[in-house]
Amino acid sequence: MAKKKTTTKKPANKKTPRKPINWKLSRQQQIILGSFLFLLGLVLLFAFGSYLFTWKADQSILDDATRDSQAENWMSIVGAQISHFFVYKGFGIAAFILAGLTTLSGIYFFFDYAKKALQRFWFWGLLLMLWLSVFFGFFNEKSDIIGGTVGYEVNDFLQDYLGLTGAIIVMVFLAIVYLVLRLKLTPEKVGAFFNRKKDQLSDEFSAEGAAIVDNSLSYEAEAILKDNEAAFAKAEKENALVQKEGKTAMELNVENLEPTLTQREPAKSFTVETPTEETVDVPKHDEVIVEVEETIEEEEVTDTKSAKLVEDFGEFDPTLELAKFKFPPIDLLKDYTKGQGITINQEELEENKNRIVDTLNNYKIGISNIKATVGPTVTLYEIVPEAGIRISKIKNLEDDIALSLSALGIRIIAPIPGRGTIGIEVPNKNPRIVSMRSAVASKKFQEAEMELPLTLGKTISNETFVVDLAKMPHLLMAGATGQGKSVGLNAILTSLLYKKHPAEVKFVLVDPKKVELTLFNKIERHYLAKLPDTDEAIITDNSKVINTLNSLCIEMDARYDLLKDAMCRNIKEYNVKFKARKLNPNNGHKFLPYIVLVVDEFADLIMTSGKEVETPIARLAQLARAIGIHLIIATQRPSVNVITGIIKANFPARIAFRVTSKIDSRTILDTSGADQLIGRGDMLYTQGNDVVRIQCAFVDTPEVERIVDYIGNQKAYPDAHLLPEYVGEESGTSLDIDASDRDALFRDAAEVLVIAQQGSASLLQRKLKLGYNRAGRIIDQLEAAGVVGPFEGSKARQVLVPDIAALDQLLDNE
Ligand SMILES: Nc1ncnc2c1ncn2[C@@H]1O[C@H](COP(=O)(O)OP(=O)(O)OP(=O)(O)O)[C@@H](O)[C@H]1O
Repeated sequence: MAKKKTTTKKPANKKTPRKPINWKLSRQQQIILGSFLFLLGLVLLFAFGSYLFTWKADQSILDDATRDSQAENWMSIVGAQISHFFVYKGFGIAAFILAGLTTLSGIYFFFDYAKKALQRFWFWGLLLMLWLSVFFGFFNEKSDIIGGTVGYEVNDFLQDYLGLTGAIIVMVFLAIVYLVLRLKLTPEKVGAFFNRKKDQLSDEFSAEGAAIVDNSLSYEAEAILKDNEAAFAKAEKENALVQKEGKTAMELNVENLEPTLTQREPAKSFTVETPTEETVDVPKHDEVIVEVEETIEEEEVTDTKSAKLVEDFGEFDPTLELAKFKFPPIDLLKDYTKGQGITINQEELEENKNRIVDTLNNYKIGISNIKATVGPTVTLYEIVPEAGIRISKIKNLEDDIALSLSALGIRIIAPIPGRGTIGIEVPNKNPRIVSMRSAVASKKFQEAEMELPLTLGKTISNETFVVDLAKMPHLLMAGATGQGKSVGLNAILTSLLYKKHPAEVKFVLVDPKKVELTLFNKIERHYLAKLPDTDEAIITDNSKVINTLNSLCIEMDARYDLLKDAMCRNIKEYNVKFKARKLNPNNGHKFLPYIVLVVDEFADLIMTSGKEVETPIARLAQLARAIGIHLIIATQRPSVNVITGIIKANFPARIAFRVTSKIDSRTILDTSGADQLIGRGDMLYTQGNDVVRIQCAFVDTPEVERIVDYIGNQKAYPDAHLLPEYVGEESGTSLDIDASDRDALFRDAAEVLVIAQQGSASLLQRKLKLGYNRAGRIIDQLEAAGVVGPFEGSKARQVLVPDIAALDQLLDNE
């Protein structure tokens, strides 16, 4: 059935441009080849067989045989020569295996048996032939027809290097390998075989005993038989006598009848007993030979097409187009710590500890134990309070403790989840920079088996913090200006550049500030995605963001269709299937790279475009995780009208740099704490439950520049990854307005805008004292007339006419 499937798929296969050559033989070809091989095998058998007796006689014709030469071999001159080659010069009598294998191949092809078994026969057969040849060669002084030249020479070679014993050991070892691998012999099986034999022997013993009893019975039976035979003979005689006298049986008198009946009685009882004699003849177990038919392994056809493609071309490699792509070396990053680890300032530790203990004592809070963990920017003091102290009491003293420690950025974690202690984080006097170099070089990051690994920095216990963006699945970043957001974004992008090939991930970068991400323009044709017909991949214009977001929504829907068609639940499964060539590119399937959308200054975007941006962002955030589109959104202002409920609900992973108020901290993290950070990359990370304090890895602009230069100078794709086209709603709507339908104030309005050189509806509202709707309508009419340019989002429209004279000319020429 499975075979049928493959044949029905064939027409679709025809379309593929690189169709692999079909080596499969037709049935006729198989029969012809089968017959040929079978007969060739027979020829070899006859030739080899007769060669054993005629080889000496045929010696003379081996070198210079002519047509007139007389050969003794059954297959004449050719037979003698072939046999000489395979038997004498080759493998000795083991060459018969070759003839056998050829015959067998003929049978396999003729009857179209599965060729896998045949392959095995050949493989093991040839090995056996070699082994036997060497084995026979072992007993020969010089090469002859028993071991052949190969056997003799190999033996000679083995003995020269290993000596006689060594050669024997090698041969024995090879024999064991053969027995174990080919015949699947194991000591257990051999043991079981002997046990069976033992059982059979004991069975036979008891069976013999039974036979003696049977025999005695049969003697009895024989005695009865003899009696009966005599009785029969007598009765027959009498019958014959009766017939001779011309009487029928009916006419027999009672006198004659009676003895006949009494005579027949024993004969009847005899026939009843005969079966006992038959049971004696039933063959015993070991006399019955069970003929075990060799099972032919069926060829597996389930994975035919894809397996064959993989066999022929290997797995699909998405990186093949840029196969020579080199990942940036780690030296491009600067080591800010110069290899030094964290230095512990004992004095500072002692001082802080004393202050904490004193402060708490002032409020009558006793401490039973205190432990310090020194991190790059903060030190965590873990306190075990004395029994009976309420945690809330300590929490309420946060500000007082901060005051007495006279330090900014004290954060109290009461209790530390999972530890049963209270944590007080105190900033170090000399914070250390965590360089991106150390984070990237860490084993944890280098060996991370993640889809989109990000290294964000180091935790308070100095461990490199690595997370998978694909699992987040979207990230929200907030922080007041100058607290390290841009550095954080660069660290994220750098992480991906160090781990992912351009074929595997694409970035869509939105940078309203126009300066933060421009560096990445250099890797446009490697890593960036853009809309068709746009010049720059990095989006700095808010109106284009809407198109890009909607285009990503289209991409998302298209990817869902592909996943549905491929019966995969997520992009990972899909790509695995595609790599295994189980998905046909002719049906639109392709390797799907991850797409990471990075939006800097999200607040700015929401302010200018509001719902138009929020809706596609929310859609993507809700649905895009399975199809490999991940969002990273950064904002300075984490107010509730920017991070709305719907956005928050879909961004479980959040990073908070220092914010200015507790409210902002709550908006972003749902808890306070971000307001107490010390800035400069000090951040809190949460993925729904725990909040982790991390010192963000620092990567400076020159470092990023070096990395993008390194990548940008390598061979690239012809263009950036193209997103699906999205046609905006505004385009072309007003262009079909009829000139006769123009507003009465059309010309006045045109003059106002041309004089002001600003295509804004609100200007018209003010100057001409119009309502919003009428001003909007007039603007549409002006656009249709070519006075102003198209809608540009938050910006005023461009005025296309430079002065009043040009305007007059334009309108008069209509
Ligand atoms: N991880 C860090 N380690 C050390 N210093 C840092 C770190 N992150 C940021 N800084 C310092 O803070 C400065 C400001 O950082 P960054 O430009 O990232 O702030 P920002 O939040 O993006 O500001 P804005 O919102 O105004 O762009 C940097 O120039 C750097 O000196």
